[in-house]
Amino acid sequence: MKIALLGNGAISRYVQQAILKQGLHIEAFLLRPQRMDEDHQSVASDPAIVSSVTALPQDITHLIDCAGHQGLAEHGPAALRAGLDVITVSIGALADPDIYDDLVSSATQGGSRLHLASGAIGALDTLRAARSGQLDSVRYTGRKPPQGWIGSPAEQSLDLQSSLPSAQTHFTGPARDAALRYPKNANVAAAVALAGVGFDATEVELIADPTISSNIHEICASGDFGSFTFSITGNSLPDNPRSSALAAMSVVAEILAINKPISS
Ligand SMILES: NC(=O)C1=CN([C@@H]2O[C@H](COP(=O)(O)OP(=O)(O)OC[C@H]3O[C@@H](n4cnc5c(N)ncnc54)[C@H](O)[C@@H]3O)[C@@H](O)[C@H]2O)C=CC1
Ligand SMILES: O=C([O-])CC(=O)C(=O)O
Repeated sequence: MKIALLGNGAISRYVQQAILKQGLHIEAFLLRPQRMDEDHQSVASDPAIVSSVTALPQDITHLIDCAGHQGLAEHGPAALRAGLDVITVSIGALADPDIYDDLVSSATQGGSRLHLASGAIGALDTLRAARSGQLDSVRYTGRKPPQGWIGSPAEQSLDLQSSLPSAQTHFTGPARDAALRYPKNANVAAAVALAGVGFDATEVELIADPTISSNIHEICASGDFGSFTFSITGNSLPDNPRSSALAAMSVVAEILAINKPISS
């Protein structure tokens, strides 16, 4: 297994530390050309620094996307067509039908696979099993402290810099709209949608809550299987209050799962 990392932000840096501790090496970084100077600091020893899939060392087998929607859309298809397996945390990018189709056809062409890390949420296995029966409704609520929504469309309706008097909903609608409008904040909505009833039937509510200091994600689902409610209170990464540590941990788990003879 020869690993290249796409992006060198908060999730990528967590992943680097964790997989190096497991004895795995990072052979290369795929970075934006304009960020290669400032982004190249890493804990990996002497990795190749490139800005396109074609410039990656020939023996790379896996591209790990920790860069967000644009990075996946830009480099995911080329990597898959070249036969690299891709692990991504940028699940919301798949809400765009053109990107989705491009990823599917590229993987088919390259004989490769796109692996979706579970991200900041759990219970996706429950949804996947439940949808083989009739899954009637899936509702996802994402709640973060106000600073976790900075840089998102929440800024258009809420003053996130001053103290909000109470929890404020700034989005309700289908998962597709949430994922496309909040590329840095609603990847969980997309993961829930893909595991369950799809982008258009999954109902989403996004809330800025001044009374909390963690990222709280909740799924309520019902169907032939019965019903369940899943809630997680996730610590954010020290480098980025928008992103939960579990999202980075889920990328590490996907990487470590690749070489295991038994998948659990
Ligand atoms: N599935 C999930 O539960 C979660 C998914 N995410 C996704 O992960 C992404 C990354 O999160 P963080 O590391 O916290 O963000 P960050 O902002 O700390 O890091 C992003 C990194 O990606 C790089 N980048 C951006 N566009 C790029 C491109 N086109 N090509 C190459 N590199 C590019 C940036 O320069 C930066 O190094 C988020 O934008 C979000 O879409 C984040 C949290 C949870
Ligand atoms: O990290 C989180 O808590 C969730 C997140 O940003 C996303 O869904 O994109």
